[in-house]
Amino acid sequence: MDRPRTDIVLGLLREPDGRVWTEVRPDGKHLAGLRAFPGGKRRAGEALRDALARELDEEIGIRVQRARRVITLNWDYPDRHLRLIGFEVTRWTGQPRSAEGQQLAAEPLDRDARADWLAAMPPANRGLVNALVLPRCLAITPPVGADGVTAWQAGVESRLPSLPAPMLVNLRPGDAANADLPWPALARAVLAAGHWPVVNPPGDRPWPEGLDPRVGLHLNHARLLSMSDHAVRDRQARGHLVSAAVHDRATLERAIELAVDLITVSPLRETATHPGASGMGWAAFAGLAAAAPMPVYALGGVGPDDLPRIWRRGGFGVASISAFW
Ligand SMILES: Nc1nc2c([nH]c(=O)n2[C@H]2C[C@H](O)[C@@H](COP(=O)(O)OP(=O)(O)OP(=O)(O)O)O2)c(=O)[nH]1
Repeated sequence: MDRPRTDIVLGLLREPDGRVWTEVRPDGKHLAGLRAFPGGKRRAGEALRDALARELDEEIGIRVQRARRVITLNWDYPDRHLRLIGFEVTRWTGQPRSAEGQQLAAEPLDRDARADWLAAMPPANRGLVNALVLPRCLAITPPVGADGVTAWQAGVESRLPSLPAPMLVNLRPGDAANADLPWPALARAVLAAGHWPVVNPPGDRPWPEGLDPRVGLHLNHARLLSMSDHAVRDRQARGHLVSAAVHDRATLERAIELAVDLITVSPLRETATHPGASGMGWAAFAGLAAAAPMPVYALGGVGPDDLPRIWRRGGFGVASISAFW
């Protein structure tokens, strides 16, 4: 993990209508024929933003005016070790054109187009594509209480319309929920409110079958350890987003092996729902985030006000029960 890496700066150019620009990698280049974001190698001594401006000028003839760093990920190819640094570019001058003969196109990228984008791009780009479509906030439901599943479902459904959309909503009944959960109805309610549902059955119970591909699937600790690579790939191939709960290096390594789409990293601080579990703190969080090739959501005693701090530590978003419920 500490090997020398070549920095690659990438421009994720988003038009006001949501379309994003990509190019086809030219013949003779690494990853020829695959769709990729414009960009290239940072030169020695060059600042990242200067490298981005130079590459986008040379490659597609635009001058960057507004860019925000959205994700940084390490990726190892057999013959090269890269650090891919993705900047979302939302304002530029000049019309993107192919300065080097490569095919260029701007196409819609949203939750529904995500699976087609992933299929057309190198596996390294999964984290970049996800960083362009995922919301920054992830609301986890409180667990099923003593009044049972029906009351829990009613409580969840009544809160959904007032959550600022769009948000990821992790439907987590908790390990005490023994009854069968009404997953399709819950997921439909989340979708209808404009959010992105992620189902999280109790314990090591399997994911429900036959869900709408717009519904994400969560690997809690038990499933992260027991689920096969094949089962995860199969669900991702059907379009489902897969998230995972990471607590340390070992669970991060497993999440990387499974190529999940996002992770929560917890506990950052001690919380009311997990009393006694001491928090890992910001330094440990930053260490895990730096090694993660996917968007990282901080969880445990943090809320939306902590987002700037999370970004400074290499995280992408915030997950919480109490901040949203
Ligand atoms: N431009 C670009 N490169 C990507 C993406 N995803 C990804 O893994 N890469 C890899 C491919 C290359 O190994 C590296 C980009 O380097 P580059 O385009 O400057 O260099 P290259 O190897 O194509 O060309 P050269 O300078 O060696 O002739 O990053 C992506 O979306 N866009």
